[in-house]
Amino acid sequence: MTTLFINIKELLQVREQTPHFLAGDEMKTLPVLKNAFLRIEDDLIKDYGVMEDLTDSTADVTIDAEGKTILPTWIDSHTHIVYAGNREQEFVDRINGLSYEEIFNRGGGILNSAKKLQQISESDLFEESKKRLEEVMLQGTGALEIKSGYGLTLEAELKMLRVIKKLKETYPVAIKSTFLGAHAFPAEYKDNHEAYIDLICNEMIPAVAQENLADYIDAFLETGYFSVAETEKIMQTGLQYGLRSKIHVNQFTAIGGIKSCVENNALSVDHLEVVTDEDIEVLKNSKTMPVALPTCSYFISIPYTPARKMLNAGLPLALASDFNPGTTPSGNMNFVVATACIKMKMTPEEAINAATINAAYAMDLLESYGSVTKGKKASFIITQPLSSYYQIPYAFGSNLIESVYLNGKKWS
Ligand SMILES: N=CN[C@@H](CCC(=O)O)C(=O)O
Ligand SMILES: [Zn+2]
Repeated sequence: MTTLFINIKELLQVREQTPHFLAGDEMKTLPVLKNAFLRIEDDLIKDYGVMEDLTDSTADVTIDAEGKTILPTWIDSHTHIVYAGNREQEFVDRINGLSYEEIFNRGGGILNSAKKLQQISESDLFEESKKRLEEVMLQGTGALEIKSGYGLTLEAELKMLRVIKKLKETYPVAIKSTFLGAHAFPAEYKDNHEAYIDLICNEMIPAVAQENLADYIDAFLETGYFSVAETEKIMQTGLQYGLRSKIHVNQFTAIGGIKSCVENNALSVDHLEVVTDEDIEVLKNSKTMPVALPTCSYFISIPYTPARKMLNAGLPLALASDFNPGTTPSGNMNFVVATACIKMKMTPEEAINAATINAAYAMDLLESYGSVTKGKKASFIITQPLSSYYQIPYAFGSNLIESVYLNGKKWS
């Protein structure tokens, strides 16, 4: 089945060849075709060009996109959308003056979510999680990574990962799964970290690999959570089982974690609200993608990733939502892109590149997602009529999406 979209006001992120990823000044350019057409066949992009070059207008269906913008769906390379219940009480506690750290030290935070997750059935967890997935699909997300990490026991971690697998089998989005057993130390291991690291490395990772439930491995490398040495052990054990790492690091403190992640060939380092000059140096010329999560900074009022400093130093940057019950109860990538522009001073071009091309790199999906390229998946957003794509971050509170196509089919 062939569908032809004609008279597209702006067709964004059009690339004959996909770059490896975009870094520094390369991120300033967003290739745009004005007054364009786009032809898709089944689930793939077949052709595109400017209207005056459209010689063959045969198609099973033709859709007039006059005044509208078409862009690839967002790629959200860092989420925790599989969780139970919510943490709205902690939200109010923070308004009343408690910090994220104080809430965690009182047994809240990740351990609060773990308690709820351990109690919920797998089918109820699927039902709760699928609502969030359907919501972000309507908001234009066409591929996402989902982490475990609220189980913190072998059984509960496997429950989360099986739910992720079922979501993957049920919906027309690309999903990558990450094992995050090292999200926090359960209370019973508070004074015996070594035993929990052993449990992760000797029992959890082998069991996850045995059922083929994860693509990547993660840890919360942070003061008060997992040390550099503990995270290294987890990254290295993961590699033995074919799991490359994507690590939570430098959210609150810089303790040498980024260097260790780069040395252990991490695919991405995520959060980076605190970034030192040394961190920037080690990321230069590495294959590790830095990932910023600006709506986490927004929600819990912590510094934003210093994007300008990083881009000016020639680094690449990806953007993701971090959708989770504690620090970012939203997976709206339109708002992520807007927040990156408004608060991190990224230009619209840089932010869109960061949420498409570079985000696809951060979850090994560049071959099939992230740009309008022949042979890639026909997953894209059609906007309402816009004066220009600048509206996407500018009108940050408006829903500008008219429809979303996922793998060649109209989803909404
Ligand atoms: N910082 C670590 N993990 C999650 C949030 C965990 C939570 O509070 O539930 C994050 O990326 O922000
Ligand atoms: Zn996270």
